[in-house]
Amino acid sequence: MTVTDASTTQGKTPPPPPPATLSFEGHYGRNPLADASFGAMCRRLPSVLGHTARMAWSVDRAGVVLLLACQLFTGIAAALVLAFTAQAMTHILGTGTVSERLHAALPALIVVTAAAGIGRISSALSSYADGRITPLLITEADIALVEAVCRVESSAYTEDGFADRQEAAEVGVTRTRMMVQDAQRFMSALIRMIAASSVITALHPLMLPLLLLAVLPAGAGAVLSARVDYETHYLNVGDRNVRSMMRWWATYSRYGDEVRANGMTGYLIYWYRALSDRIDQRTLTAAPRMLRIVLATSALGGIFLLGTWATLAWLATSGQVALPVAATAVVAVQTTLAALSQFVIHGAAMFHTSLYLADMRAFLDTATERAPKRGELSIPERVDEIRLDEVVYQYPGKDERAVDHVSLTLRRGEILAIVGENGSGKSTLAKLITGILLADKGRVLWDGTDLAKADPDAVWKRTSLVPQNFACWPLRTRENITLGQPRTFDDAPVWDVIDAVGMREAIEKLPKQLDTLLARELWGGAELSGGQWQRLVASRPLYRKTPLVVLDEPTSQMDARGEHSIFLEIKREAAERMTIVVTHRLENTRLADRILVMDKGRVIEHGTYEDLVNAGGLFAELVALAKDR
Ligand SMILES: Nc1ncnc2c1ncn2[C@@H]1O[C@H](COP(=O)(O)OP(=O)(O)OP(=O)(O)O)[C@@H](O)[C@H]1O
Repeated sequence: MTVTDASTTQGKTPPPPPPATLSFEGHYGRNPLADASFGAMCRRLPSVLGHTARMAWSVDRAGVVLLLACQLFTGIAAALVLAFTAQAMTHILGTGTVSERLHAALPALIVVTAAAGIGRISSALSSYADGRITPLLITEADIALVEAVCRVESSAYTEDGFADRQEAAEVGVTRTRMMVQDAQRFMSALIRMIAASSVITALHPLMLPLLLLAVLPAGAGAVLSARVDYETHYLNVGDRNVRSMMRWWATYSRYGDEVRANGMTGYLIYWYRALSDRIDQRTLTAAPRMLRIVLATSALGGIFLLGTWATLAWLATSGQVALPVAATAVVAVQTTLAALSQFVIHGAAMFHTSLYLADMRAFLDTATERAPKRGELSIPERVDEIRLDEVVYQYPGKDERAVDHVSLTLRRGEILAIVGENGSGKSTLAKLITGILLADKGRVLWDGTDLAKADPDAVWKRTSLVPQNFACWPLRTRENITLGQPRTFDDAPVWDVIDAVGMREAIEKLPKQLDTLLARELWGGAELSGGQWQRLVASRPLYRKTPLVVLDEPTSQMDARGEHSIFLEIKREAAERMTIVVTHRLENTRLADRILVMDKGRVIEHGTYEDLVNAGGLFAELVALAKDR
């Protein structure tokens, strides 16, 4: 991916930097339209339709049956209306007195009225069926997307283009809303078209091909416009993704103070507008192309339609078609024309929607490919040893290894501290030990079980991680501690861990204590301070009681009392498990049995606090720097 920032251009008073332009290259940067032929795109239609039908069938069988039955009735009713109108017209325009002709036409007119009534009822019922199926279908597609993203290997997030494909898939989810309606209209137009075609062909075999010619340009125009629209959408995917992220960051209340007190508001709005303008610009560029397509295809359609009427006039005047039949043909031409137009327009609409749905499917397939495929081995409740054997890890797209040939053994009851300067690989090593990332080379063995062959859920049942950037879930206090554990009705263990992190007083003051929603922005919600949040997060591993606990900077926002009580608690709980503490506060490493010092992904020193201070290496230097403030 190339990022071009126009602000680097030198000027006297540099303007505020506009958003960087992202241009995509490589596998994910290719526009699928660039090499998809028109035929290939049309062939996609049945598969997308089939997939939507299967999805609809799985969410609401009764609704689908109702919809299909209604389509059938609507079609049959339309055919009856047309056929019996033609019959009635033949009688009305035939010979005899007016009353005789009307009398003869009456049975046909009754059928027309009844069929029209049935048609209306069926169409109302099919709207009802659509209203039932569509929300369920959207929910299903949405959940499939959320689940797929939650289940991918964590390394997938760092792949170029993953986020943009996700954004394109999100659009696919919203477009699902139109799919049932498009499909329903397309099907009913198809049935009406078949009915109308048979009537018009019976009048004269030349009429149908002529009418087809008259509507085909409109269909081609709709498909071409869909193509242009999708091309524009595709060009905008990257910018739209960045814009929606920025929108969230700029408007999320948690970052509101930072935005205001740093005077960022004006710039953020300018930035948002600049990005929106860029998106609009691309959309507007497409408008004249659309206009040209519509004008050209409408003109062509008009010419063919004129040809149809001219042919009909010629057939009537040359006596090849009797006058009453010609009059019937006028009605039939109108009806067939409407049915054919609906058929091609809704076919094109389905094609249009299918382009977006295909993005969704492609992303779901990508996510399935990125889902962990590790193995079925499970991890017992008690783990005595974790061994790392020459472990190497490099993030995709990075030139240097984040973790480079690290070997270590951690035993039950031990506390291991990992220290090192920023970017030295501490958090990455913690992610490898917990199996969030899998080693590119080397192995991570839990009591001899290679994490690459173990079921990831089984591993994560045995781990607790307090990450550097933890989530403050907009959930109740209780769930913010117990999330990830099976539900119980007993709050006593929850209060125990709250006591352990010194949060009882703060939680008792909340309006609904454990039931208080911890989200200031939600009605009835409350907010904790940064340090209080961190204490609450530190209580999660105490509640989970797993064989491995990893704490990445667990006390960075805490006051001295909080920090003291957390480390006391870590020590108290340590005998039953393996504990890893990643920290920059070197004094805190005194509690560890061993300390690893990392530099550029490698372990350069290890030992106890006293050993390392006396060794005169990087650790001793960092301790001296911490004291020299
Ligand atoms: N998701 C990621 N994608 C790409 N590179 C990453 C990612 N996370 C970390 N890195 C890179 O890997 C290297 C090690 O990062 P890591 O987060 O493990 O360091 P750390 O020692 O925990 O740093 P800190 O003390 O700042 O938390 C860094 O060069 C960092 O830029």
